[in-house]
Amino acid sequence: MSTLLAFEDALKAIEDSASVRVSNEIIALSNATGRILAKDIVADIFVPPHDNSAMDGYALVAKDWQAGKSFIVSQRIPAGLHPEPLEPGTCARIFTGASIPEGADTVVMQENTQPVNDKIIFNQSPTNRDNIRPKGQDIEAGQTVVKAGQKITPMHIGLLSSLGITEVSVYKQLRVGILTTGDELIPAGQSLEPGQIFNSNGPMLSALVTQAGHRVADCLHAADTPEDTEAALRALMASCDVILSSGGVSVGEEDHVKSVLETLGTVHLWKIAIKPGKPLVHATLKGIPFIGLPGNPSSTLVTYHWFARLLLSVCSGQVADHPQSYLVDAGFSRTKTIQRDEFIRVAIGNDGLAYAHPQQSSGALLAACEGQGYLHIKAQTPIEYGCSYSFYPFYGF
Ligand SMILES: Nc1nc2c(c(=O)[nH]1)N[C@H]1C(S)=C(S)[C@@H](COP(=O)(O)OP(=O)(O)OC[C@H]3O[C@@H](n4cnc5c(N)ncnc54)[C@H](O)[C@@H]3O)O[C@H]1N2
Ligand code: MOO
Repeated sequence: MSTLLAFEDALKAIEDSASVRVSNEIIALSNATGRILAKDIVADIFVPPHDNSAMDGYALVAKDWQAGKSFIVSQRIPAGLHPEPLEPGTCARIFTGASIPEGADTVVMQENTQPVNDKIIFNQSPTNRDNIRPKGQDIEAGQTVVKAGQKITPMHIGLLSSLGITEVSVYKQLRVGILTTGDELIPAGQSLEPGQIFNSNGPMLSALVTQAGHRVADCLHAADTPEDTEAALRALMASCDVILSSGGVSVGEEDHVKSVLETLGTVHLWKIAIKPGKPLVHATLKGIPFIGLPGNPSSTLVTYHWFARLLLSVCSGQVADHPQSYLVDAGFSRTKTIQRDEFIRVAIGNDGLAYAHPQQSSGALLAACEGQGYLHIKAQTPIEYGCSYSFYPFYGF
């Protein structure tokens, strides 16, 4: 057990080893959701470009107000119109989003006014700058609004559109190769013979990689032989920026991934003090980053979420993307401790407590589908009912 690398040390080693593996391209902003920005975006205009009204009402000079005094309406300013300067002693009819006329310093919403003949009386003394959204309230010209390495969200699409931007420089999508290993595996759609199981890690990894915004360049399967494993890895090395595999990384004589990696490249780390997912292997194959995920489906999921996802994000140009956690109280207890950090698949009950799925086997995937996230229990830590532990929701991965 002492030869296992600590969870945080493994995370840091993998993050530190990674660098951007893709070049840039310019694409339409409308197609950029989920892509990684390659260059900082600096605003060249103010948003909003002018002081403008937050209400439908009247613009005036606050200090002109007197109880009962009526004001001539000297102009009408709908949004989109460039107004004349305010005539002294008058008010201007104004609408939400319309530019404040030069000279006016406040807007009174129409509900607080009274029309008298063709004039307007303001019920209360207005306050200077009330209901005025100042020029540059959202963004100032010269401000860096989005930094390189940011994954573009629909909110960024809106923000960049408010600057008039139609194209962005992004990193090309990372081409990810996926290798599954195991003689017992057949693809879904075929009939199972005794001893066989369906390959679930291949489709799951493809879905995880795609969900993260990368491109699955190739998905291969190798039998449990060194020759087949090496041939598949060589094929993926020819067409991919990063390679992930599942299975064949443990110690049995049917596990060939690690020994093949040693002939094709350099193994950096093997075996981490986590449960599930202990025998993860990290290597570089002629400059291509590689992570071998353990084959048990929940081990594949957990190690993808924590390690492969981080590696892929850095290689794709994204700033290292660590999942968010918050503290949640356990709805169960366990006195037995283990010497590995554990990622228990839990559901959050209506009482707000985290409940462990009863089936935590690394071979079982239902717990992840029926749960909402991981409770991270550090090595040698008992679980006490009502005590707080870090909870990582699946949606954060
Ligand atoms: N003597 C020891 N045996 C094992 C150890 C150990 O320390 N000493 N570690 C165990 C742990 S922990 C894990 S995790 C597994 C990891 O093994 P491998 O990565 O070598 O994976 P395989 O042996 O190839 O497969 C494990 C398990 O997962 C199933 N599997 C594999 N690939 C897929 C797939 N694509 N789709 C669905 N299921 C898959 C496979 O059939 C096995 O049941 O090693 C333990 N053993
Ligand atoms: O690491 Mo294994 O995933 O404990 O079964």
